Amino acid sequence: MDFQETLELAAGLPETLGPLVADIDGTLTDDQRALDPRVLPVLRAWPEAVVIATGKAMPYPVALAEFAGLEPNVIAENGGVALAGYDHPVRFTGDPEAATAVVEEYRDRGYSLGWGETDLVNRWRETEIAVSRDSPLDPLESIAAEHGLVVVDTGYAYHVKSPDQSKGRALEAISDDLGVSPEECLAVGDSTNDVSTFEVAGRSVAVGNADEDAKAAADRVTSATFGDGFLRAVEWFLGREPEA
Ligand SMILES: O=C(O)COP(=O)(O)O
Ligand SMILES: [Mg+2]
Repeated sequence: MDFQETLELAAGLPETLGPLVADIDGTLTDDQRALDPRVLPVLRAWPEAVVIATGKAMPYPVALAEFAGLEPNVIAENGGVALAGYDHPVRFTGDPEAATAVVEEYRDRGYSLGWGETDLVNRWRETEIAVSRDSPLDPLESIAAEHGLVVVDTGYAYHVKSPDQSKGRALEAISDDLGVSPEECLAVGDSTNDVSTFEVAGRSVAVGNADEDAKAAADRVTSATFGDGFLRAVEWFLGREPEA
């Protein structure tokens, strides 16, 4: 889909499509993790609430929302942190002390989080910790289990988090603040951390690059990948059959 077609798609969105819940990495990005600029006109023109739901720390989706011209409706840290707009509190779930203890023990055993000298991945995290996929997974999982936590592999990082922390639960938690019900929502994602969103949203699409968990949980899988897949998902929400 070229940029002109994206503008046409944005201009043709009906008023009553439903709120949108969009993942960032792998869904609004290209294969280099850069934001696909073609998604911006569609996000900005979306007629109802747009929720950016990510495993990243809160400043990332807040900045994305604001630079896209949207209110900051965000789910960050795989549901550990959630906010609906400017007039509601930030809601937290998770066990940050346990996540910190896991990291300390992981480091004591000689492993590193793998993000280099200046770790911007965890700098603003409040409920979970993310570890590079270049670092060893097995010891991370066993230490996490000792502390009652789980490790989720999004394809972009290992996230050490509480088992009851998920994007889907966070969506339920802020739905009153948003003034929407999760069943009205249209969700797009690419990874196992989007499965909980797909379970509570009314309709869900996994983009073509999605992992097997996300594909299995979604109502629909696009053959297009990354930002292209997101745009095709929007077409499907509009009732079009864009692809075979
Ligand atoms: O932070 C990650 O590992 C993945 O982020 P995402 O949920 O926006 O895809
Ligand atoms: Mg993703």
